[in-house]
Amino acid sequence: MLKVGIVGGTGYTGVELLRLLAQHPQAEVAVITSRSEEDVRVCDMFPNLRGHYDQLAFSVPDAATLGSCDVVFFATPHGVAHALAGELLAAGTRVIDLSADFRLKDAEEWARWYGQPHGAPDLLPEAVYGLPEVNREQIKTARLIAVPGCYPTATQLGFLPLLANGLIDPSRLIADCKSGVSGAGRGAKVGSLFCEAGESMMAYSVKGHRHLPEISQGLRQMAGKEVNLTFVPHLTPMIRGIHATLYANLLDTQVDLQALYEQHYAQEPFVDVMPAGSHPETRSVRGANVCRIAVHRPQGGDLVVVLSVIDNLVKGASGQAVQNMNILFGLDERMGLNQPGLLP
Ligand SMILES: NC(=O)C1=CN([C@@H]2O[C@H](COP(=O)(O)OP(=O)(O)OC[C@H]3O[C@@H](n4cnc5c(N)ncnc54)[C@H](OP(=O)(O)O)[C@@H]3O)[C@@H](O)[C@H]2O)C=CC1
Ligand SMILES: CC(=O)N[C@@H](CCC(=O)OP(=O)(O)O)C(=O)O
Repeated sequence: MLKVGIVGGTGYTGVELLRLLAQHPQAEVAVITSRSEEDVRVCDMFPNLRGHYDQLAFSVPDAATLGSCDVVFFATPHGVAHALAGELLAAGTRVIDLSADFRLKDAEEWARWYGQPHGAPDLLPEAVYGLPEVNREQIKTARLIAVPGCYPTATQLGFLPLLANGLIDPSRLIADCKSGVSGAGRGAKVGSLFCEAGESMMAYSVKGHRHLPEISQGLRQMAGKEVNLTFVPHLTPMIRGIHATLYANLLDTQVDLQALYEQHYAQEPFVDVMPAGSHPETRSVRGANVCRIAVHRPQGGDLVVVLSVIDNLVKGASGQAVQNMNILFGLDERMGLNQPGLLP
């Protein structure tokens, strides 16, 4: 049984980790931290967890306690894992970070996008980007895993078969992405209020979003060359979900795109290529660790449109984190992650 610690247990990704791990046969949450809810029982704070974790209470983050765990998940704002990861790794604890602290390979680029100096540049060389569909082998032997962001997961999985096979022009890629409001976290913000976001939709960060360098880094690795991506995120009035509509120009218009996607993802337990002509819905992946993808050629010309949907809190965060844990500890990758999506 793996002894698990979670830093940031009162946030949306933290409680999603708790929900998923409650059904995991090989993992037991031993430590869960919160600075604001010390000594409160998890099941008293989150009624959906009543009957689970009845003896588990929040404690303030402490490296010595966390260092007694086999693996610690960071479900915290950027910068927190920088401060603690080194000490935990030295104690022999594996670290799976859901924040962006170790996603970018270049510390200076990270500092530019995140507005603060990188707090642990010495750890960057060993950090593995935890997108199993690309880096499964490296994940198996990692000590420190950077779980991809939500927009980056949907976008990279959508473009992967095309870029890996050199089938699209990498100099003109477009990702038009929509997110549910839980993507902004549980902290109080005016933009997340029901009256602001509940019945409205808006694009944001068109000039540049911090996921742009992360997605570009991943797409560059797939293509083996420079890429040029236009990425426009939108906030939409749903609680969970990412819908990515991806556009690119085909270099080869003879290829059977449906067969390409089906073959590329045939062995992937958490990528579902939909039948030709499909329009995947975010509600079909709600609560599930799945990315559903459909590929279209609208006018039969050289434009390809890929539709990719995930639950931002599951395949876009906590589910993918548990998937990484399973791979890292040699468990069945699907363990604890077999939930279907919720309809309606
Ligand atoms: N929401 C999403 O869809 C996704 C989020 N992520 C990333 O995952 C991370 C967590 O996101 P999310 O769950 O939405 O965030 P929330 O704002 O909902 O929760 C943040 C958690 O971190 C704790 N925390 C805050 N500051 C500190 C600190 N200095 N030290 C220790 N703990 C702290 C908070 O608890 P307390 O204040 O009580 O200590 C809280 O439990 C973020 O980096 C986010 O960008 C990644 C993919 C998707
Ligand atoms: C709707 C919303 O605000 N989304 C967040 C991204 C989601 C997230 O948490 O970002 P990471 O995956 O990098 O951690 C944003 O735009 O900053």
